[in-house]
Amino acid sequence: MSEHSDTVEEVFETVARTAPEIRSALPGRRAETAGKNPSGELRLAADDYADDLLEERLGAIEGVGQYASEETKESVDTGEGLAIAVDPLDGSSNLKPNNTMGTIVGIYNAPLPAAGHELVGATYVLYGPITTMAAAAEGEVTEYVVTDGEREAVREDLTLPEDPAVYGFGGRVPDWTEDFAAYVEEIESDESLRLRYGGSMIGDVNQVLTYGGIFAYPALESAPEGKLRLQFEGNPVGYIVETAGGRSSDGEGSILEVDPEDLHERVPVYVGSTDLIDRLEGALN
Ligand SMILES: O=P(O)(O)OC[C@H]1O[C@](O)(COP(=O)(O)O)[C@@H](O)[C@@H]1O
Ligand SMILES: [Mg+2]
Ligand SMILES: [Mg+2]
Repeated sequence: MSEHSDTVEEVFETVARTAPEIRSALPGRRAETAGKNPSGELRLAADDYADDLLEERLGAIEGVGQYASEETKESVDTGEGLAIAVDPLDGSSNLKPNNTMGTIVGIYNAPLPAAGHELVGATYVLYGPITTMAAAAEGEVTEYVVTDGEREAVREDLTLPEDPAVYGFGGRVPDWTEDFAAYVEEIESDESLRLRYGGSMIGDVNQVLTYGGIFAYPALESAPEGKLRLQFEGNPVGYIVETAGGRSSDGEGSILEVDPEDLHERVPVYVGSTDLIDRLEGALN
């Protein structure tokens, strides 16, 4: 048990309690709102709703001192304690076609923007056929089914399976770098691996956590930093996958070692089974 265990647990409890309200608010909030988020992307009413709810609930926790979200430019001071970075709705473009989406929460023991090795906990909710939650803290990943805001642990000390089975890569194929495209060809020729790409990071990462494999939103020719945000997506997911015995990379080394300058900076994201990430880094360098 660390000195932050109680606060981390309370964050997980609060996220689970809030998940059903986010999910039940989705049907009426598929429209785009005015304005764009700090990354220049269109915001849905559902993004704003989830962000407001999570800021209010997580910011009110004793022991939480800072709240930041991918939807708002500046972080909010909420007293003393841990810093929370949130992607309130991940995969919002999947709302229209009714595909999976998620909520991502990173809990840092340092002021934001912070490096991923400052994380003391991270979780994501997956709004799939079932609402589930993967939560990492104290060196362990637990998967919960969330029913009426209550968590029920269904997989404890979750680790990636020995033999990888799935892969999913974002970005437009013509925009991939030559080295990454060569790596993808190698992966595609491996008969033990199946393509699983759903356009929602959490849906795709949960496939990797379940079956083993690799998810990437790579560095692109047009965007060398890729698309995903370090604080709100790369770090929390990298922490969860590394805690489950896998690896994360920004193409050179663990995402958790990236020293951030800006709260909304992007990072190439490669996460999954250790061997596949090791081989990826070999291919890119
Ligand atoms: O549409 P693309 O370029 O494949 O990008 C998909 C990626 O964008 C995202 O939707 C970005 O996340 P947000 O929806 O939170 O902005 C990821 O979930 C997903 O991996
Ligand atoms: Mg996202
Ligand atoms: Mg989002």
